[in-house]
Parts: sequence; C-alpha cells; structure tokens
Amino acid sequence: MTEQLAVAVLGARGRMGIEAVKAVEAAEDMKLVAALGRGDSLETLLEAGAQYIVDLTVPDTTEANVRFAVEHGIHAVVGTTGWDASRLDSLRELLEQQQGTGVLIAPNFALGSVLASAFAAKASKYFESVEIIELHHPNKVDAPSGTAVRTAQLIAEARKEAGLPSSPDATESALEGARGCEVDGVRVHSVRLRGLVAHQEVLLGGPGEQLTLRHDSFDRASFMPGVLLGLRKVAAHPGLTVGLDGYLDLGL
Ligand SMILES: NC(=O)C1=CN([C@@H]2O[C@H](COP(=O)(O)OP(=O)(O)OC[C@H]3O[C@@H](n4cnc5c(N)ncnc54)[C@H](OP(=O)(O)O)[C@@H]3O)[C@@H](O)[C@H]2O)C=CC1
Ligand SMILES: O=C(O)C1=N[C@H](C(=O)O)C[C@H](O)C1
Repeated sequence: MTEQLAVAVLGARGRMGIEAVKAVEAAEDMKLVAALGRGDSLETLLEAGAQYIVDLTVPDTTEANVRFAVEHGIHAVVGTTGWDASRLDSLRELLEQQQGTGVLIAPNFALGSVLASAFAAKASKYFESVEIIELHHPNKVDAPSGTAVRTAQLIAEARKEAGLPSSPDATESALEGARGCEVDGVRVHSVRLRGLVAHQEVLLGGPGEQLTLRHDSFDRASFMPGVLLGLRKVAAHPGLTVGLDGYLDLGL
C-alpha cells in the first residue's frame, strides 16, 4: 500500500470539522494526525508531522492558519469563507516563496454545487437578468455565502466576456436591503432559516421565460467527497487554486 497522507483537521469540533474528521478516518489512503479546535497551538501540526491541513474554522482565523501551513510546506485544503481579493493576493505572494506547496480554497466542496455554479455561469450569457438566492441554517456567521460570492464572480466574468451588461434594475427607491447586495454587478439575496443546511438558486430571466438552477445540500456529508478529492489532488497543484472546479474536468 502507498504511504498514507498525514492530515490534520482545523476546526475539528465544528459542524463541518466533525464530518471531516470522520471522512479522513474512514479513508484508507489517509491518516488523521491532529484534530485542532479553538485555542490549540498550530505548533501541534509540526509535532504531529502533518503534511496536509483541512481548514474548516471561521473567517477571522483561517488566513493565519493557512499562512502557517504554507510557511511550513504543509498543503492546505480550505473550506472556510472570508477569502477576499486582498487575502488571496497576499497568499499568492507567500506561495511564490514556498514553491511546491499547494493550497485549494473551495467555497463549496459539494460536487453538485460546483456544477450548478458552472452551469449558471455558462447559462448567464443567454439571459438578460440573473439573480442569486442563497439559503442557509441560521447559525451561519457570514452573509452572503462564499458560494454565492463565487457564483456571482463566475457569472460576472462570463457576462463580461460575452459583452453583456449587468441585469436591468430600474428600482428607484426601496428600504435598505430590499434588493439584496451586489457582488460584481450580480444581486445576491441571503435567507437564514431553521431547518436548512446549504442551498442556492440562480434565477435567469429572459423575455417570457425563466431558468432556475438549484442545488441543495441536505446533509454535511455532501461536502466530504470534495474534501477528500481536494486532499488527494492538492499536492499535484502547487500554488493557489480557487474553486474545486480547478481540479475537475468539467468540459464546459
Ligand atoms: N467549502 C464548503 O463546502 C463549506 C464551507 N463551510 C464553511 O466552513 C466554515 C465552518 O463552518 P461550520 O463548520 O458550519 O462552522 P462551525 O462554527 O460549526 O465550526 C467552526 C469551528 O472552528 C473552530 N475554531 C474557531 N477558531 C479556531 C482556531 N483558531 N483554530 C481551530 N478551530 C477554530 C470553532 O470553535 P468555537 O466553536 O470554539 O468557536 C468551531 O468549532 C465556515 O466558514 C463555513 O462557511 C461550511 C460548509 C461547507
Ligand atoms: O456555512 C455553511 O454552512 C456553508 N458555507 C459555505 C458558503 O458560505 O458558501 C458553503 C456552503 O454553502 C455551506
């Protein structure tokens, strides 16, 4: 048998971390060498001989965790939200000094979600209007979701390439927030509702028709195949990759 990947999970006592610990423990080609929660020292990663981290913590702490990993040549698979353009640029700079280390920042590990976002970007070139509704459990700390931000960015890129303007919006006055927020010219609406896990709809409108692309994660188990895929591929992709689609051949 080939050597097992030595994996540490950060945020191991959180909703996602608990699932990731189980998934890594169940994977024959991986061994869990550390499971860190808030307050645990990152030095533990070195003492445990971690070659890979999975970061499922909180937006405030993820950057420091990932930078520590990269500085020590540890590959990182990151699901935590909060990676804005300036954090990404600064991480890219660090990775240039740490040739050979790979980082995957995946706003969503569910394969269906990755596909839905890619389909939405593809379809958005053919519709006048496009808006995103993301729906999550009420304990989610951030809004809009990382997935919605990423989807909006992909849509904006596709529409720009096609020479299309932002969706028409003739609203003159409204209560603050009535039209959601705007990400790269795409309106995003955030719903928080007890009973939900993670869901997203992209609404595409043209004269007399609507296309709705919806993805639902009913259980956090939906994210685990993507986490394991990321761990298996990240070392072969040195530098920074944003989006699990970077490791997939979607052929779109
Ligand atoms: N990419 C994807 O597919 C997915 C991404 N996510 C994202 O993952 C992140 C985690 O989500 P979720 O599991 O629901 O959140 P939780 O709040 O349930 O879990 C976060 C955990 O991180 C812990 N934590 C905080 N700071 C540190 C630290 N410095 N070191 C180690 N652990 C720390 C928290 O501890 P404490 O409770 O003590 O604060 C908590 O246990 C969010 O950003 C979420 O948006 C979620 C689902 C899927
Ligand atoms: O916090 C969550 O739950 C989720 N966070 C990620 C996001 O912000 O997009 C991924 C998924 O939507 C679940």
